[in-house]
Amino acid sequence: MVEHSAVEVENLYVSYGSTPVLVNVGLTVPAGAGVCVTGDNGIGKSTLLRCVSSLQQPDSGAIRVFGAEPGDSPAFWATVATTVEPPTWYLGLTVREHAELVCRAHGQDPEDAGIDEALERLGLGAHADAIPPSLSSGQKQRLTLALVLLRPSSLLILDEPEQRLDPDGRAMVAGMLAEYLSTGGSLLLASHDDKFAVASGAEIVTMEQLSGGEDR
Ligand SMILES: Nc1ncnc2c1ncn2[C@@H]1O[C@H](COP(=O)(O)OP(=O)(O)OP(=O)(O)O)[C@@H](O)[C@H]1O
Repeated sequence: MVEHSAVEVENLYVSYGSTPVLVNVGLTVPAGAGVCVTGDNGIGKSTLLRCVSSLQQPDSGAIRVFGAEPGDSPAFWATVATTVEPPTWYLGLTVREHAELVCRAHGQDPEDAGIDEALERLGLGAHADAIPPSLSSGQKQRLTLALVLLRPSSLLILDEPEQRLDPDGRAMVAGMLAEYLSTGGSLLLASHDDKFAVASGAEIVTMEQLSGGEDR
């Protein structure tokens, strides 16, 4: 049986209007490994993650996620969990009800999935009955991460997961990502925090290293 990489990107090009952003970009995330893409603001990290998540069409190039083209199919979304697109909060549903909803939608019993432990661990235990719009920005980020970590997945694609988290929150989330890797998950991150990336167990690569120049 062929072992596919979690992510394989080759010769990827993306322009916005006449401005090239991704030029001949290549990237491999081996199955069961973590890769963190770093680089200056505006260099194209989110654009790359959006393409791998199937949320944006590149101008050209090849992308494979576990050997298949990313696409808006139930099979793809059963495999991939991402925070590249910010979540929508359901009006009137509490933090806990959001977690229950996500678990049930993925065929999990919320108790078996450990929602209480996850909310507690992410510092949301005391806010389980709050509605998400009433949370602070850091607490919303914690809930966003709780929801992608609670559901089953084989690949996490996270755009700056450390954003808005305090130091303890960063250390705790990095630990949860390292656990995700240790249980066989694969991880693709964009981050500005090298320490966080290393603590998550991800290998750091710069956008410059991924860009192969102009030979289209
Ligand atoms: N929808 C869009 N339309 C036009 N230009 C865009 C669009 N999205 C991104 N860009 C531009 O593409 C470039 C790359 O943006 P992108 O968000 O991918 O960078 P980034 O590396 O993730 O940045 P940051 O570190 O600030 O999050 C930027 O110059 C940005 O202004």
